[in-house]
Amino acid sequence: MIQVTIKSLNLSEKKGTVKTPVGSVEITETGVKDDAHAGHWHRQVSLLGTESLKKAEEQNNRTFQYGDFGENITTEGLELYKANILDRFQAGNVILEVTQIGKKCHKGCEIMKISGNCIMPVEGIFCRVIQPGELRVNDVLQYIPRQIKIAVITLSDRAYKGIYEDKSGPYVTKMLNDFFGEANRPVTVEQILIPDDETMLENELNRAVENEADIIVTTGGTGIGSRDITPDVVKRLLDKEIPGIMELIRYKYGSVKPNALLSRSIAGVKGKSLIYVLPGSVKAVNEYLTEIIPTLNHSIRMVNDVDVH
Ligand SMILES: Nc1ncnc2c1ncn2[C@@H]1O[C@H](COP(=O)(O)OP(=O)(O)OP(=O)(O)O)[C@@H](O)[C@H]1O
Ligand SMILES: Nc1nc2c(c(=O)[nH]1)N[C@H]1C(S)=C(S)[C@@H](COP(=O)(O)O)O[C@H]1N2
Repeated sequence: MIQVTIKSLNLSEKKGTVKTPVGSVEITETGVKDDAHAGHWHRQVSLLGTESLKKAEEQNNRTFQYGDFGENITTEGLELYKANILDRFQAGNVILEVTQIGKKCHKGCEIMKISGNCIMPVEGIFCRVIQPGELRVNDVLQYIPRQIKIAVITLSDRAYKGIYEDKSGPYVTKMLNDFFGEANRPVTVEQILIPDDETMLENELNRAVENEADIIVTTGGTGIGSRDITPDVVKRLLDKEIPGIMELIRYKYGSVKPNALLSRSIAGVKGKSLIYVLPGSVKAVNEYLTEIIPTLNHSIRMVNDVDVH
């Protein structure tokens, strides 16, 4: 477990100014008590590492004090900007969740005038408060990377009976592992093979949603055969549909191969789980995920109410 030491806690009455170090702070539901940046928004608490401070000192050829870049918490032990959205930091009761890495800087800021080259827009990170409490200088924050939970459900009567090997489920797993692996995001994948059976699918979907899966991908059973029931079962469960993704895919691939238009694939959201219903063949899985993957990070943020554009 990576541990991050709090070197300084800083607050200011106004925005756009340096923050003044204090020995301890109360973290409330809206941020640092008495700090100008507290409020009902997503950048309630800002963190900057001494690792970044040192970089700024080298770049500007001068020294800086804790709080000079307007950060609420100055830390040591982790290059914070390498964290991912939804990662958490915990010390005692206090839990902070990362909502933004870096920031667009506005011109004419006092900090920029004082510092010259401000490191906050690039290496500062911003959090919302998940659980309030007190923080003191020298407290240790545990860094808790957010696991992305994935459930992959293959529906295939024939693969289930062992007539052929399920290649599509493992292919979904591979593509998602590759994608999140490149971004250094830890993932857990549960892969299940069931026949084209409504009750079994319903049970597996409910289990995955209860288990707070971030992403549920099904493969198989999207066609118009009598045993193809996947979209019908998923549709009943969804809180919200996301029609655009599958419409684009049908249009894009169906205009070249008309049979691709026969898939009734759907996508949507149940709770905080994103659900994607894909056709059965490996080729289709590849085509569908190629289009879906570029939307995943933003979708995960949106369902977790980190709607930052
Ligand atoms: N899980 C799987 N692993 C490997 N190949 C599969 C799998 N499911 C289907 N296929 C292959 O994909 C092709 C299409 O199969 P089929 O029409 O039975 O799929 P399906 O389950 O009905 O999916 P859909 O109707 O959603 O496209 C077939 O060649 C089949 O062998
Ligand atoms: N909690 C919190 N602290 C913060 C910020 C923020 O958005 N939230 N912005 C930082 C940046 S990049 C600067 S320049 C200053 C002032 O930012 P602002 O004028 O956008 O509030 O506060 C810093 N501290």
